[in-house]
Amino acid sequence: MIELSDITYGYDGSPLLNGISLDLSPGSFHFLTGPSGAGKTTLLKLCYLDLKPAKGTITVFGAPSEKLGRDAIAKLRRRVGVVHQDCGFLEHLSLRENVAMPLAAAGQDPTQHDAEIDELLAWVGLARRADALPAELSGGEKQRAALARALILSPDVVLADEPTGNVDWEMSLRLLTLLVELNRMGKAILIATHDLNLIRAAKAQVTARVLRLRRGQLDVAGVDL
Ligand SMILES: Nc1ncnc2c1ncn2[C@@H]1O[C@H](COP(=O)(O)OP(=O)(O)OP(=O)(O)O)[C@@H](O)[C@H]1O
Repeated sequence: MIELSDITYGYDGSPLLNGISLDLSPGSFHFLTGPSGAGKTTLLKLCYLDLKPAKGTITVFGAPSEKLGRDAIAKLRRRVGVVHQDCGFLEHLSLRENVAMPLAAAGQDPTQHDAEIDELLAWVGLARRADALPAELSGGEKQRAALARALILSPDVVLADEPTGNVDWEMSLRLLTLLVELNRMGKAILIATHDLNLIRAAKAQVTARVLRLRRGQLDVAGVDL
């Protein structure tokens, strides 16, 4: 679904990622680890075509990125759900309205999707918080809301950047359960995380590949992590 082939990228000309290849096939489950600043968020941004590689090819749902114009990229991005590190909510909108945002951005009328929004909020355990503002949500509620928003367009791929960054262990496991459930539906999952316990917990439930980004290179991490 998303394939990176020999990608090189750097900000302001200084090299950050060097010859990265990665294949997010249907039903795959990947973890991306690595030291702070190694380029995990940058790699995620390349996966959803928010950044263009300096070298190499990114193929998204069969389409090589260098041949895609802005409209085509916007269309393909709807098939990729992204859970951003900071959640990225609009603070003046309710949880329900934030979750509905991608619908409007995709040219759909959110009022026609009330049932789907309700179903998603119930699935992440936030049915009763639908009218709350982001500032009124706990860290774990925010993360689950961000997951709901990433799923509203029924994406084939879910990219999550530190989805358990600010939550306790119980909530981390709850989020993991949701992501594993999505994976069992056939969605490709990529999670950037520092949380090795989360990776261990996931490996007890799914076949997950653990990749480590270091000094611009991507390697398969050892079994001991
Ligand atoms: N827009 C930008 N312009 C210039 N440099 C940037 C930009 N975004 C990130 N960087 C730099 O690129 C490097 C990699 O950043 P990135 O956020 O991808 O790392 P990361 O592995 O996700 O880090 P963390 O684990 O701390 O979230 C860092 O040194 C960062 O300062």
